[in-house]
Amino acid sequence: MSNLLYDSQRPGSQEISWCPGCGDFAILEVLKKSLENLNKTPQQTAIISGIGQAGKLPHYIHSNGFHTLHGRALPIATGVKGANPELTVVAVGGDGDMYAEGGNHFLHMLRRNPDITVLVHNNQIYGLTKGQGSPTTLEGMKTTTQPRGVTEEPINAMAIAIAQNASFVARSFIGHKELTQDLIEQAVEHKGLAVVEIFQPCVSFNKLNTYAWYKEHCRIIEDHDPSDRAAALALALDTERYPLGILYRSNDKKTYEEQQAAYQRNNTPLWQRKVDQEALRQLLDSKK
Ligand SMILES: Cc1ncc(C[n+]2csc(CCOP(=O)(O)OP(=O)(O)O)c2C)c(N)n1
Repeated sequence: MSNLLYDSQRPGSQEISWCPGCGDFAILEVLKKSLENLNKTPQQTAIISGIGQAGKLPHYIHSNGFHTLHGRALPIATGVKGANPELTVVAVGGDGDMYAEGGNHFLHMLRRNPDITVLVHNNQIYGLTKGQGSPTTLEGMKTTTQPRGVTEEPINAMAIAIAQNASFVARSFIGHKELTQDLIEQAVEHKGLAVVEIFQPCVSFNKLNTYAWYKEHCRIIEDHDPSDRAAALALALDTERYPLGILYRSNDKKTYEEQQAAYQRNNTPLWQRKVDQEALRQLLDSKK
């Protein structure tokens, strides 16, 4: 048992139910360390997820949290940040959660640039529902629902994010814990949307993309200027040896909160506004 603030037992918290060897354990550990290193208290942090194995994470960390519907972490995270901009908001989810069920939200998130961090636990499979092909499953891989092999091309979310001028785009593999921690810390510190895709083996349902496979098929980026969008896109398109590190960063984008502030009549964050109890009661009564 470590002394990490984020480890303390929360009333009603659940036992961890990931498979032994799952990459989610290390992502959880690294996320806790990153937040502590940045001196973010659990009270200052909100972890938002959708559904899936990765989606269970808010139950296992002592902070504010919201386990929402499949694919819906991103709009909820945007709402949480809007209601209380002082919170450090981190959305977590699997590749299915973020790129399939939540794919539409993912695209619009890239345009909006809310000041949140998105961690995509990319195990290239639907884990919770026992091994169906996900948007990132490699072509030809046999799965429980594609017994003759997946026929579609995998989605390249990093390339999409760079093409859409997202403000911080990074990729890691959880086998490189120090790199992952460094990227998460930089992502949380970044002002604007920070997407970190983290390769993580699913030891039960993905027998192709193992720890050894990722070690062989990934490389840590050296000598790359993340403000060079064309170079970033070229890196993202390399699917022979996936580049790990910060692929792209554009610091001059306005955050969603800043864009909205220009149009608001009342810029007091929602959580600080007084609730008119009488008006609320009348509204509720009118619906009876
Ligand atoms: C709208 C909707 N569609 C499908 C499901 C069933 N479902 C729950 S989790 C899941 C897959 C999760 O896979 P992923 O997001 O990659 O996360 P992992 O479990 O691999 O961490 C699916 C298909 C659901 N709950 N809601």
